[in-house]
Amino acid sequence: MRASLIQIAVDPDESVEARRVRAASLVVAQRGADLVILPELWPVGAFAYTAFEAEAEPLEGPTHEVMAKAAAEAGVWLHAGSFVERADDGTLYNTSLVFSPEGERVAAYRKIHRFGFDRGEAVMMGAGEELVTVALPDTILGLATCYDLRFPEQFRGLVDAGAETLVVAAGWPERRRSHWTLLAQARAVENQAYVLAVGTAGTHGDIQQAGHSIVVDPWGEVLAQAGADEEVLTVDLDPDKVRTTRDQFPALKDRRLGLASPL
Ligand SMILES: O=C(O)CCC(=O)C(=O)O
Repeated sequence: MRASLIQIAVDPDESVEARRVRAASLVVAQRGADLVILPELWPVGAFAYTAFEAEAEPLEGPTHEVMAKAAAEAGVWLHAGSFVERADDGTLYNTSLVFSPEGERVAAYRKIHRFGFDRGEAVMMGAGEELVTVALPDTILGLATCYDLRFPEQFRGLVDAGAETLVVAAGWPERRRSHWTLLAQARAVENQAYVLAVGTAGTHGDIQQAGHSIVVDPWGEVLAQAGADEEVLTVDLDPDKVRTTRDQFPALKDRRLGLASPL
């Protein structure tokens, strides 16, 4: 299974419309891959809080339209990263979309853990309430967004729901790049799952982005890692490796659920 992670640069000098067109052409250029993934809030920028209201879109708005077409044109499963969704009741969400190779939306995931403590996304957006998995022909994806990476119980919940490949769409700051790499490997090791974590390049909202998108196998080995700039990271995965790792080192079976805190 070939996965391409598009670490797109988010630069305030480029309009959202221009970036949508560019992101779509980057997706189409990945024809031949099985799965293509974009990062968190790439249309507006994860830290461009002041633009969230103005750039919010309905679920089936411009980002949905452009990405559905790009998935169909490329003939790939597309995790289209996330955008600022305005729900019917006016609440904003950090929402990721997944499309089939025919361009049908098969999933929408609203970020569960909002970042910013007492500012930014944490106060401007609503929190997602549902774990989301997506069955592909060769693997089951479990979806997460950026700050979610710090919450292992979300990933355990996804694994309990069948996830074998954990996808993290992010806009992670350079300042905490060491956490990004460490946590991506930790989530892979503890869940015996692939982790495909894609961030953005560039600087937005005055926050320099880490880039360094990363692919980790179910044994915790880093299969590939990007640099800081815009880049497409393409990796071949063996979906059977999740099953063999879990069979040969069956640590997940030794959980003491009665003692651990519930989800
Ligand atoms: O947890 C972190 O250090 C970064 C999280 C973040 O930037 C986000 O969720 O947007």
